[in-house]
Amino acid sequence: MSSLERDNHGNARFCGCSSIRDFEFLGKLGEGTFGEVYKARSKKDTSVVALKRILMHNEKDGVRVPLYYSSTS
Ligand SMILES: Nc1ncnc2c1ncn2[C@@H]1O[C@H](COP(=O)(O)OP(=O)(O)OP(=O)(O)O)[C@@H](O)[C@H]1O
Repeated sequence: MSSLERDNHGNARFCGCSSIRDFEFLGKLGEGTFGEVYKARSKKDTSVVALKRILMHNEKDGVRVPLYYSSTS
């Protein structure tokens, strides 16, 4: 389970989440209403996952773009 914590500078950080740098992109799987889905391999354990790049059109929503989440592929 991920959680939101603060670093020493007070910046919000999700714990339990992987960095996008931990994945090797293998190609685009498809596109949906809210974004694009890519096949990727974890550099940590070589598992293959689907990463969705959610396209946020309004940064005032408080989330930086792009935002990824993963599921096993
Ligand atoms: N786990 C997955 N494994 C393989 N392909 C996937 C996976 N998840 C999504 N895809 C591909 O990416 C496409 C887009 O998926 P996404 O979940 O973004 O949208 P959707 O469910 O098709 O539609 P909507 O965004 O309207 O809900 C899918 O149609 C599928 O081709």
